[in-house]
This record gives sequence, C-alpha cells and structure tokens, in this order.
Amino acid sequence: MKHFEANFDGLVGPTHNYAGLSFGNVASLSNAAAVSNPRAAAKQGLKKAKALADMGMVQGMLAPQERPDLHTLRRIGFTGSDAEVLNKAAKQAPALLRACCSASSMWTANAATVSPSADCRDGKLHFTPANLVDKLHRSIEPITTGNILAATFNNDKHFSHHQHLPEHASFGDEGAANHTRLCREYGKPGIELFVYGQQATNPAAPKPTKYPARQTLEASQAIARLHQLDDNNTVYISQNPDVIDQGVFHNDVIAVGNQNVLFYHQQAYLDTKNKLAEIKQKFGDSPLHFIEVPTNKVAIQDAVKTYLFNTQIITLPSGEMAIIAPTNCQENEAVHAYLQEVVTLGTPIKQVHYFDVKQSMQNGGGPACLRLRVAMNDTEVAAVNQHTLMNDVLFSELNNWIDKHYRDRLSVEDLADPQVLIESRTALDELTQLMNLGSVYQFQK
Ligand SMILES: N=C(N)NCCC[C@H](NC(=O)CCC(=O)O)C(=O)O
Repeated sequence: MKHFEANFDGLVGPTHNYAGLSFGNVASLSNAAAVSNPRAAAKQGLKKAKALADMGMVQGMLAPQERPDLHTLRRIGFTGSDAEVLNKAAKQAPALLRACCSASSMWTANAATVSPSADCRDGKLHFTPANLVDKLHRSIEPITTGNILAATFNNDKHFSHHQHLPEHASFGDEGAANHTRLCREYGKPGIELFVYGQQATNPAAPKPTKYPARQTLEASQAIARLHQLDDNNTVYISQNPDVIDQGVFHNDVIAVGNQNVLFYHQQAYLDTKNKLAEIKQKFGDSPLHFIEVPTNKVAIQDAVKTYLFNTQIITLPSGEMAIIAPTNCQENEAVHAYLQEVVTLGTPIKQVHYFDVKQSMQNGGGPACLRLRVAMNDTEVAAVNQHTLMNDVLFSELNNWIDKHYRDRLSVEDLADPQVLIESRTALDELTQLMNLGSVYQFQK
C-alpha cells in the first residue's frame, strides 16, 4: 500500500477583503481597510496548489464559504430582503457586517484537526472542524466547514467526521494550525503534537498578557480523545506566551513539522528541552531532526513578518524534502540567508521553492495557512471525492471560473453592495457543481 501526505488548499472566496478583524495578527491589523484583489488572491493560491500537484504531490482543493453570511446577519436580528439586511447591517453595525463577509475560510489549516488512520484506534481517518471561537468572523465557519469536509471526504467506511467542539473559550480550537505530526512514514503510526496557548481550567498556568491565546489545552485533549489517539503517541506542548504577544497567533507561525523533521524557532515553546526529549522518546530509535532556528539568526519579528515557519515542508516523490515559502522570505536578508543555509545542514530538506501569495499574506496567511494536510493511503485517496483533486482539468476549470466571477478590486465599502452577494452566490452555486459537492451552503437549502 502506498502512503501520501495530501494537501487540501482553501480556494480563496470572492469576497476576499482586508477588514482588520484579527486582533493579535499583525498583518490583519496593519492592512485594515486596504483594497483587496480577490481574483489575484484566488489565482495566487491556485497556482501554488497546481505547482505542488506538478511536483507529484497529491493535491486537493476545499471550497470557500458563503459570504456575505446572510444567515448569521438574520440570526442577529437584521430583517427584510437580502438587500435590506445588508443595508441595515452596513448602517447600524458595520463591524458585524465586515465579520460576516470575511473570506477567512481560505486558511484551511484552521478548517479542522486531522488524524490519519494509522494513528486512530478504529483505523479510520478522523476530522474535527475547528470552532475558531476566538474571532467572531471565524466562529461562523465550522458548520459549513463540516459540510464541505463531508462532501470532500465522502466515504463513511474510511472517514470519520466529528462535530466541532463546544463553542466556548474553554475549548478554543484553531485546528491544524496548532497541531503537527511526526512519523517515519506517512502510513505508520506517528507522534501527534498539540500546541496550546493557555489552559482554561488552570488560570495560574502561563498565558499571554497582550494578545489572545486562541488554542486551549482542553480543546487539544478533547480532539485526542475524539480521534482515539494513543497517549504514547501524543505530546502536548505549551506555546511560549511571550511570542504570542509578539504576533505569533498560531503555532504554525513559529514551527512546522514533516515526517522526521521539526523546524521551529528557539523561542517557540515553553519547557523546550523536556518536551523535545519526550518527543524523541515516543518517536523511538530512527533518526529525528530537530532544526532549531536561533534568535541571533532570525528574530521573532522577522519570522512574523516573513512567515519563515509558515512554510510547507513536503516530501517529494524522490524522498527529498522541499520547503514551500512565500516570496516575502526572499525579500528579507536574514531569512533568505537562513533558507539558503538550511538546505546545506545535512537534514532531509534539500530544496526551497518560493511562491507569491501576498494577497493572503497581507491578512496573515502564508503557504501553510492555505492548506490542510491529510495523510492518506492509496485506498483512502481513491475514496475522496475525485472532483476536488487537482489536475490539469480542474486547474483550467477553476481559472476560468475565477475569471468569470471574481472582481479584481474590493474595498470594505463594497461589502454592502447586494450585487456582491449575487455574484458570490452565483459563483459558489456553479462551484458546487464543478466540484460535485451537492448542497453545502445555506442558500442552497
Ligand atoms: N496561521 C494560520 N494557520 N492561519 C492564518 C489565519 C489568518 C486569519 N486572518 C484573518 O482572519 C484576517 C481577516 C481580516 O482581517 O480581514 C486569522 O487571523 O485567523
């Protein structure tokens, strides 16, 4: 049986905009009210996904969400026709309208936590959509995320879909952005690393003082129970609260793992020495590479600005590993120098490829935010909805679809325009046919 790690990238939605919605995320706040280009954003993401497929990787796409979210606007009391709801929300509560228009589901690292079948007691691949309760605009994602995941991984024999965790701060869950997996081979049991920012039931435990810690230990433990993970293959690590306060709002802004490589910043965790020892002991005898980037080579500020750690580390069919980095890393002298050095360190990482994903970066989402990793064997890949898998046909269909429906300029003022809603629904309705998803959106029910 063959094993792969597939990447499912989030297709950027037609309302991609800069609304400054994410306190603690430096890029989101500093680009608030900038004018976005949804068409360029969607094409940048699609190009990266296609490039990975062309490198021989299994690559899928996850559909975006319905925005503006009229269902939520009505749920919070705006009434009348769709146009009236938008108009009233724009006048009476513009901040709420902006929250209901974000294309934030593009960052599918936050869609769910995924545990491959080799790690789970029942031998199924498990998905739990993230509740994303820390941010209003993201807290409205999980139900539709669950619908889209179920339509994409639509086979009960192989895939187990859970409901998102209770919608309370005690269970703040940000999905795969705070979870990584180390393994010898994708199809063999691995070590699942859960990184949390605070403990809800232990207020005395360290936590940040300026910015929110989005992930709780209690949420991570709940996911491990749901996914039937073995304690001997699970490690919980506390994020360093000081770096959260410097803009590291998710662990994937400061660390990334792949197979037997953990690439992380010296300041990423608390109790680093003991935790690395626990990982090593649980991983067993085979070689494990801890690539620690010291502060004197890359400052936290540069890591946050360039997203050096929000890179993807992928294993190419040749067995070599490659780093998929945003072009922002090339533009920073220290980070670029480090990436030139990393391929010479005698670790499995031998290549670096750069992609322009600036439309997403300006909202704090790098290459790794844009993808959900799903390690699968070939039987499981065959059980996936095949219309979601990247190839020349889907690439060309999606490019044409973007050209047909997406604007190349969108400001926050445009969000109240009923025409934006019509365009977005028309596009998504067509997309569900193209990707054979059925009725995953509220407006289709
Ligand atoms: N690190 C990972 N895995 N994902 C990045 C998510 C970025 C996202 N930005 C936003 O939601 C900004 C939206 C706005 O301000 O318009 C967030 O903060 O949740």
